[in-house]
Amino acid sequence: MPITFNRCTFGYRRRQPVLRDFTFEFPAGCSVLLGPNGAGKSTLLGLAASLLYASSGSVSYDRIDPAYRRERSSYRRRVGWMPQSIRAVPGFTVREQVSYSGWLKGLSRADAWRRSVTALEDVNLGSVADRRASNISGGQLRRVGLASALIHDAEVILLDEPTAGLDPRQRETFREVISRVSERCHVVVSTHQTEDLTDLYHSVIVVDDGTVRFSGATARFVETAGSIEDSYARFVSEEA
Ligand SMILES: Nc1ncnc2c1ncn2[C@@H]1O[C@H](COP(=O)(O)OP(=O)(O)OP(=O)(O)O)[C@@H](O)[C@H]1O
Repeated sequence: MPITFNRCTFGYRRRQPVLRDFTFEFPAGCSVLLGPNGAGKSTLLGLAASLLYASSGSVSYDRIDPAYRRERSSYRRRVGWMPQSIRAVPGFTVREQVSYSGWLKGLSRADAWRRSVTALEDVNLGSVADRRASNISGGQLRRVGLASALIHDAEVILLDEPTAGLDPRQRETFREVISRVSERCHVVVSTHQTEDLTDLYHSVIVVDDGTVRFSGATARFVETAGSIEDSYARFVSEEA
């Protein structure tokens, strides 16, 4: 794929840098990004999604650097992002919300409307396309967020804690959708849930304190200490 961080330094206003001279490449395929609270997962995804910009160094995908305004829309078309919290747009149906998000990202109204059908089918929401977005479940609303990230046929999808707060059944549905989506694009998912990593993710990335503590194949990660939890504990200073 991959999205590359080249000697990036980034800090929030008047705060210590979260990343300092950070160099890393997201693995190809379906990866999970683990780390305790405040480790820098959302910041990494925000930089990778071109919502945040490094004060020095660069982030790029296929040599496109979104810090240059003229490259930004092309970058955002190819790299989709789903935020932690998805809100229903008042008065919109599910299809209108997904289509609106495509329009906001530069698709024509007609194209966004047309593509919203496939994007909703991709996330198993075809049957609720005409329902009000405010009348669907929290798990379904997350999938509306994923459909909105997919509407561009992005090559990379970045998902920030997509299953946080969902019940086990909704989590399983979301995992099935991610598994399907990952057959056609690279996926990076940040999560606190360390269970069942092996079925879905080819690679594990562990960050703590703005540093990558581990990046490699899921099987190699698990072998570190024999189980996901123990391996995780080897790489971070505290439990997530
Ligand atoms: N908008 C912000 N303004 C100031 N500091 C921030 C902001 N967002 C995050 N931080 C700080 O940056 C650091 C990294 O936070 P980040 O949200 O990237 O971590 P995280 O691993 O995603 O944590 P969590 O799992 O709790 O979401 C933390 O110290 C956090 O307090």
